[in-house]
Amino acid sequence: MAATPISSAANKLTDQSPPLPLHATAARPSAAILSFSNSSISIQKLAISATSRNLSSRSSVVSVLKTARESEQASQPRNSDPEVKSPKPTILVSEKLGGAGLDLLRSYGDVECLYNLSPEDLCAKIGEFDALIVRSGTKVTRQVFEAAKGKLKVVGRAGVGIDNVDLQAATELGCLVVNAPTANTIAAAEHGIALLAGMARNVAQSDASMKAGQWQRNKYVGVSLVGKTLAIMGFGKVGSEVARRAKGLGMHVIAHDPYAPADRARALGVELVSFDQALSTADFVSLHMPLTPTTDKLFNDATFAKMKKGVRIINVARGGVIDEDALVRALDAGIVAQAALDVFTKEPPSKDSKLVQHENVTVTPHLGASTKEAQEGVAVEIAEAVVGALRGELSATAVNAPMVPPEVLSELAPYVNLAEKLGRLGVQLVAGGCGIQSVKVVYGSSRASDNMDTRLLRSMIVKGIIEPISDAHINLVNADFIAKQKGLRISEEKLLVDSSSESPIDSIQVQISNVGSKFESALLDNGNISIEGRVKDGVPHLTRVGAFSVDVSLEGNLILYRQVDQPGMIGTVGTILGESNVNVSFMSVSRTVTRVKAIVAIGVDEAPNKETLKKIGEVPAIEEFVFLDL
Ligand SMILES: NC(=O)C1=CN([C@@H]2O[C@H](COP(=O)(O)OP(=O)(O)OC[C@H]3O[C@@H](n4cnc5c(N)ncnc54)[C@H](O)[C@@H]3O)[C@@H](O)[C@H]2O)C=CC1
Ligand SMILES: O=C(O)C(=O)COP(=O)(O)O
Repeated sequence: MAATPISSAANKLTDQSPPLPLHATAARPSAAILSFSNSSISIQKLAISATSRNLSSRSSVVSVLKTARESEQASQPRNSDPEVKSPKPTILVSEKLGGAGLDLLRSYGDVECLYNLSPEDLCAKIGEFDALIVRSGTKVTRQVFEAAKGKLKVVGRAGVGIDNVDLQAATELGCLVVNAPTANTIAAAEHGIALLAGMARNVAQSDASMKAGQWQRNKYVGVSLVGKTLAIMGFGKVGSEVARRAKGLGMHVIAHDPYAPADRARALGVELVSFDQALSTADFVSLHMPLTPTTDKLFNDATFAKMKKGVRIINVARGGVIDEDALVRALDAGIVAQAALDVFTKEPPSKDSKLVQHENVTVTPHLGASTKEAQEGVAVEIAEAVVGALRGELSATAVNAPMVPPEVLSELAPYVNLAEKLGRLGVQLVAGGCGIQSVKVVYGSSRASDNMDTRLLRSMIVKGIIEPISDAHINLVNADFIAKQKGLRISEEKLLVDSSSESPIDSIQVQISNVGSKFESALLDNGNISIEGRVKDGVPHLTRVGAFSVDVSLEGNLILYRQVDQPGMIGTVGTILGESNVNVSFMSVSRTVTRVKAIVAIGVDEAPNKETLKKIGEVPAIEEFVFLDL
């Protein structure tokens, strides 16, 4: 059933039920507010309670991710006593973390350390926590994110590899994932070198043999490293540090990494080569790429067959990049002479794993990052990232959200608020029953550079458009995903404007295409609903509705109407509002033709009741009006 908008004078309010923010008729509470395209989730039947709840929770979105304290407050009764502090964020640490990191976490939130939780126990507990901190031993699956029921705001991976976290699920459900990408680099590189040297000289095997009472000097003759070719597969942080150390051992180092900058390789005296070239020339192959769908079992029967007979392999990256059965075959066939492995497809591997038991294989139980120094560093690095995220700051180590440098963020902060308000306002101008499919955003800017990062602002516009009419919680993490899922296309354009302003953005215009409006004056000639805003003294302002200039701050509630331009109108409307004790906070009158037409915007502190809105709609000179909750 379509909503009957209050957009024309002929369409007067008749209903006595309480006012609804989005469509003041309220005669049919289950009526459509807005629907998206066929393929998208229909939101026509959304409960009004969700709608009004979302509209009334006016979060000031200076922080782009809803903070833990904010959401605790939202879910609890308001407390007017300023002495009563909001509860601390709750943080679950599911694997051992360095003390300094724990101290930092405890200074900000309530920390619970629960190690060795089963997947079921983790799902049962997770709904109590705002943040979860894991290492590689905890699988943060879709089930975990779903069990969190929106409470979990951030997952901190105390380390580099995030293959144990379902990033897609995290993104869909708006949960930020951060990692600690730098603090264990050296530890991992040193472990790689330890395995390389230990393997070449049979340290582990001869140690075991001696402890078993033997003295086998002939059996454990090793190979030298100097002059040998080492292929680094994945020339990132760890790979580069392994390369640097291997050069010091006199090895000839080559590397394969499709994304590595050539100058970094050159600076270390490392030659970047193709995958096949690396495999066919290396005496030693050391793996340092992440586990991704592309690298999954990248080292398999076919790739081992391309290697030099007698090659030696080191893996401190991820077990999954090797097809372990194929490696056993290659070891048995003598293609691979030896392997030194810190990581396994399944951790811990089964006790009777042929690979682990193979006499030419040296193993360690995922110890790459396990030095005292690295663990303290990682703990602090992840604690800082998680606390920052819980505070609502953008993280420098976000894995599933754009990293916005602090200086860019501080410049954009006032526009973040404006962008969300324009989205909220725009959606309320859409006529009931219309589906939004396409939104165009035009950023007016005096800066010539065209590399403005608009994702932050775009996300907030999406948040403003979608949140009031759905149960989705939208933040920087999931905005693009949810917009796509709902069939909402957002196009962006930058317009170079002549402005002396120092700020990165002069104005933001939001145009909603191919929909009717409940306030026809908001339509441009091309049929698009159009609203434009600017930031003035740090406060978001609405500066244009359709083709009409207005100037009202975007705070609280707004009544927009088109009237015949005649004397006494301000008094008439003011009296109606005054009679129901509604306080006017500001007013802006924009005349198009004197004594013919004017657009009026009135800001009110309280939401007028339905009766009051009805009276305004019945003023004969008012041709159309709309009440908007910002
Ligand atoms: N065993 C352990 O305890 C530790 C393991 N690691 C693992 O080591 C790996 C690397 O870590 P970082 O160097 O810190 O990461 P990084 O992101 O700095 O480097 C990874 C490099 O792999 C490259 N790469 C991606 N796909 C590739 C492909 N198909 N072929 C070749 N190169 C490819 C990337 O371009 C990047 O340069 C990660 O998987 C990480 O989880 C890291 C620390 C400790
Ligand atoms: O940082 C990484 O990627 C690691 O593999 C280290 O894992 P861990 O934290 O020791 O379980």
